[in-house]
Amino acid sequence: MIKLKNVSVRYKKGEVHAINNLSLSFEKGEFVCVLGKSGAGKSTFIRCINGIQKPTTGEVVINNTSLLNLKEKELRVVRSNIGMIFQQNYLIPRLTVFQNVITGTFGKRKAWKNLLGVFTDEEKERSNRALRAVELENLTERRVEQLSGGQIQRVGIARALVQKPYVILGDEPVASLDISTSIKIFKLLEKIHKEKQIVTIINVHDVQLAKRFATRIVALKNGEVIFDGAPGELTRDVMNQIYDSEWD
Ligand SMILES: Nc1ncnc2c1ncn2[C@@H]1O[C@H](COP(=O)(O)OP(=O)(O)OP(=O)(O)O)[C@@H](O)[C@H]1O
Repeated sequence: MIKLKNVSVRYKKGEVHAINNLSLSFEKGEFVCVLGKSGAGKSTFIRCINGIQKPTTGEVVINNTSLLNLKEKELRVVRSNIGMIFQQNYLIPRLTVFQNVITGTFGKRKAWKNLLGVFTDEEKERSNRALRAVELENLTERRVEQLSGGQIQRVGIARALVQKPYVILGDEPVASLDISTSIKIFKLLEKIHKEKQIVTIINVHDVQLAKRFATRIVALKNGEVIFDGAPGELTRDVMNQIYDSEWD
């Protein structure tokens, strides 16, 4: 479903090797957590998958479509099927929960319809369904600026769900949340993943969260894969390699 073939990303005219010759495949049914120290290349890796970051060399293939040489318009079509959840979800604070969530339909609509804010009944119902899935149906008219951090992340997830994605990518989606809220968000992502068989790939700092929820863990170090396996295979030795012996 998702293939990275010898993908490398260099920043600053080649000075910074953010990721190095990564070759990985991800299939339907996988819930992948990506671990690694700060600067290991996790965000760059996630951004390559949805085409925000173009590889310096190598190729990303999604559902048999190579992102190489796609025009921006074609890339938008690919991206419209990929739900992104960030630490900052770039929601519009003064708009309501519902108004933010329905923007998840934008990628698959004509630009003029987005400008006019004309939505079909199906799009409205899809947004309401997504809001029920994240248990925000009672807050649909609340402005996003009046929500807690956990509620904001749930709005971000609902907006991603409205896209009817086959992939959900998360770049540190729980980094700013306390542990019990983080667990709730991960439980929600796990439930959605299981119900809809969405390939889910999430960067996370918290190793315990990764071990609890992932079906597969990929660890990066200096832009290279140093572990790729089941959570149960993540031994103390491996952890020490990932985190330079700072793990206890
Ligand atoms: N736009 C950029 N220009 C130059 N260097 C960059 C850029 N973005 C990232 N880097 C560098 O590339 C490397 C990988 O960065 P990346 O953000 O992918 O790591 P990360 O594992 O996500 O880190 P963190 O956990 O701190 O978010 C780092 O050395 C970083 O400083």
